[in-house]
Amino acid sequence: MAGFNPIKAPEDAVVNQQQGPMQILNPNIDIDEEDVLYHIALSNRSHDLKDMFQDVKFVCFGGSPSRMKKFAEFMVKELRYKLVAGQSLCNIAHGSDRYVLYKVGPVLSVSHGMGIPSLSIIFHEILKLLFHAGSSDVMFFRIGTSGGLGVEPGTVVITEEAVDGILRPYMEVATLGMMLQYPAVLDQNVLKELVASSTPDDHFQTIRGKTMCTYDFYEGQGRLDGAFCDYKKSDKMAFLKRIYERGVKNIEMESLCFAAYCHRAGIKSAVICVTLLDRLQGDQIATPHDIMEEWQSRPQIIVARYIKSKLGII
Ligand SMILES: O=P(O)(O)O[C@@H]1C[C@H](O)[C@@H](CO)O1
Ligand SMILES: O=c1cc[nH]c(=O)[nH]1
Repeated sequence: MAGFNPIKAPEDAVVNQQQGPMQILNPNIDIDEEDVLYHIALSNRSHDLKDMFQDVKFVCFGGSPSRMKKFAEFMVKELRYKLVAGQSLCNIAHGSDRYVLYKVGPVLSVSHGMGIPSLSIIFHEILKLLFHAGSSDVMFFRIGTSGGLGVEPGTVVITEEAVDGILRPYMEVATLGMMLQYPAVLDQNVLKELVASSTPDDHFQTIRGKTMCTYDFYEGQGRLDGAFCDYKKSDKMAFLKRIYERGVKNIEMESLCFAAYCHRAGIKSAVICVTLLDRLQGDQIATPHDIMEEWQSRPQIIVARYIKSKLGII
């Protein structure tokens, strides 16, 4: 493509993780001033963020509020915490109805909604939250769903590289009238550790691959079943086969921003998504609810295993 100059994510890319308390790259944020984290209804004045969040080491994001509540409940069991009888986990962001936020020891479970704009907002506010809290050595994970390409539905794909809808490995953000590009680099050591943590006893497959991140679920992902469609099935199939041949194993809507922002912030991260269907076979997601629920728990199992290994819990 003329003038196309991709920023290549090296195969051995390792994120230079921030050392010590979380820093943010914005000189306008003054710890002596009030900073309102509007979409999660917290502020560094109204809440003792150090007391509440300083011990956070792992932040797990996913689209749906109920999935992230279930993940928090799962972590209660995995980390062997005990809830007082009759008590349930508290959504710390209950003062806002935009996102949910649960804390289980060193683990935060956060919903991010659908698509890059929604993820971007909560990402900014979680980063500032951790900065005000003085948290250090924090890792981020996205545990999500996706459409697979040539893989059995229910397979877990761990992203080796996130690319946009035209296979570029960076996110473009229109800022002050300019188009800025941020490379979507993921730490390859974390990827390898996560892939290696899958065992033959797992009842599902875990693979690595490129993840395409689009700005739309329907036309952006080449679906034929949206409210609009100006292309033919043969065009869709040619597109999907082309990206499959370039190593794309799944398609979703947040990995590009997630990887780009984590890299920009110096935070080690990984994207782990289950596939809900094989897009080479169709577009509609019609799998029964109970099966879908079980599939959605699979990325959670991989991430919980990783967190437990880092915390020395067997
Ligand atoms: O984390 P989730 O399962 O929400 O991620 C994918 C990408 C979109 O947000 C959404 C589309 O159904 O699912
Ligand atoms: O096909 C799919 C399934 C889940 N999420 C997506 O973005 N696409």
